Amino acid sequence: MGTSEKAGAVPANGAAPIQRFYSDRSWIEGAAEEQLTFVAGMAGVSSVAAFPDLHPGKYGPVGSAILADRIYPQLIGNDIGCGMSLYALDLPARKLRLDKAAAKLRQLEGVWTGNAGARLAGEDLPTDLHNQALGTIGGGNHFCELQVIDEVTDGALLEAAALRKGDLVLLVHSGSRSLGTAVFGSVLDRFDGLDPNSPDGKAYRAAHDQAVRWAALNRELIAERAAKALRCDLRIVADAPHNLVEDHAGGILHRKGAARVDQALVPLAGSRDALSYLLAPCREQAEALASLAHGAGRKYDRRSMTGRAGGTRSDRDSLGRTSFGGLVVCEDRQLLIEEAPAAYKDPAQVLKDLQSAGLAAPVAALKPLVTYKKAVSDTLESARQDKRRRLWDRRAKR
Ligand SMILES: Nc1nc2c(ncn2[C@@H]2O[C@H](COP(=O)(O)O)[C@@H](O)[C@H]2O)c(=O)[nH]1
Ligand SMILES: [Mn+2]
Repeated sequence: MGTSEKAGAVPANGAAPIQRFYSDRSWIEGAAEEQLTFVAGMAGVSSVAAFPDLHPGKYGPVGSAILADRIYPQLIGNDIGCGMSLYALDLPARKLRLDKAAAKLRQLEGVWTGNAGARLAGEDLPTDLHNQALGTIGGGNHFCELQVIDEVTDGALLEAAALRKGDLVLLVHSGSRSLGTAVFGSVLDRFDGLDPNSPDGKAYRAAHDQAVRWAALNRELIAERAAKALRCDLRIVADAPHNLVEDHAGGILHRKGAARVDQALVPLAGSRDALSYLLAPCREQAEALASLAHGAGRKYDRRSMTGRAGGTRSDRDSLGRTSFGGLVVCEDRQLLIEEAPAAYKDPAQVLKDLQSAGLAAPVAALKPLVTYKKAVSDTLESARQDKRRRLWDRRAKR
């Protein structure tokens, strides 16, 4: 693993070598392998690393890191700067009532009303940069999850992070929202890539880097909103972006769903009904391009989840609960189905593969207690807005 265990690690056709850090036990779709081969053959690509969460993406394989001599904006797509942040909460687990916590986390719904200008300025960002979306999670598989530290594998490392079994933590997965979409929109057709030293390359990179900082601030604000709702303090443990370009020895590194490993602990997300993990990255291996898997990775795409989940009444009823006894805050039935736990691979297998490849060691398992997804569906929200408008009109006519 991590070398040429699978055919094609060093292709004969001049394409870049692909280092695969997964075993036969990982569920890897043929389409993802095809995308890997395609990406390795792209002009200027010199190295590709693929992790066990690998699955097909819109423009390339998610769960991979790609080194090239130019910037390929398509490999990053809309959600520039997307990542996972883990926060420790000073909330005693014994006092937690899940139903109450779920109700409080609903406060993440709607816009954030804090001082956006001041927070943006603090990150050296323009004070009006997409501030309407700041502090919001967004749709898809973005989430804010209250978790409890379950099984501990490396007590010393956990203690070094001032954490212990039974502590409550918050895992936040979000990115740059409408800002990333706008930045990507300006380079949509640049399939040949951008010379990093050209005016277009520099302009993309400047806007991209702003989106990366915006996304990190966004995760921080989401965590602050959640902690305020839960009436507790919070402390950052780790922030690992997984969707961005950055300078790397030998070129431009594209993280396409590949976590950065420049800190002691890195979160690996599971699903709303599976354990997530806290990992300790091992000594860096050059072929892994300073990256790790960022999650379990999709097993089934969104469209094919209709029919696989929520088919029966009891199945639909169970979408809001987990086998751990946890709760899911999300009124968007379709999103609940598309993001059902069955849509994802087994995070424990992802962890095993990373361990056998010598890339990371487990520190602790994190059990989901309350998962907040985009709470209100767009249709539900617009129906509510219509109702409010009608009430307003009626009152105005009186
Ligand atoms: N703990 C949770 N993990 C989740 C949930 N929904 C998805 N996921 C995991 O996150 C990654 C994110 O993938 P990305 O490619 O969109 O960045 C995904 O692979 C899943 O493993 C959840 O509700 N809770
Ligand atoms: Mn992401």
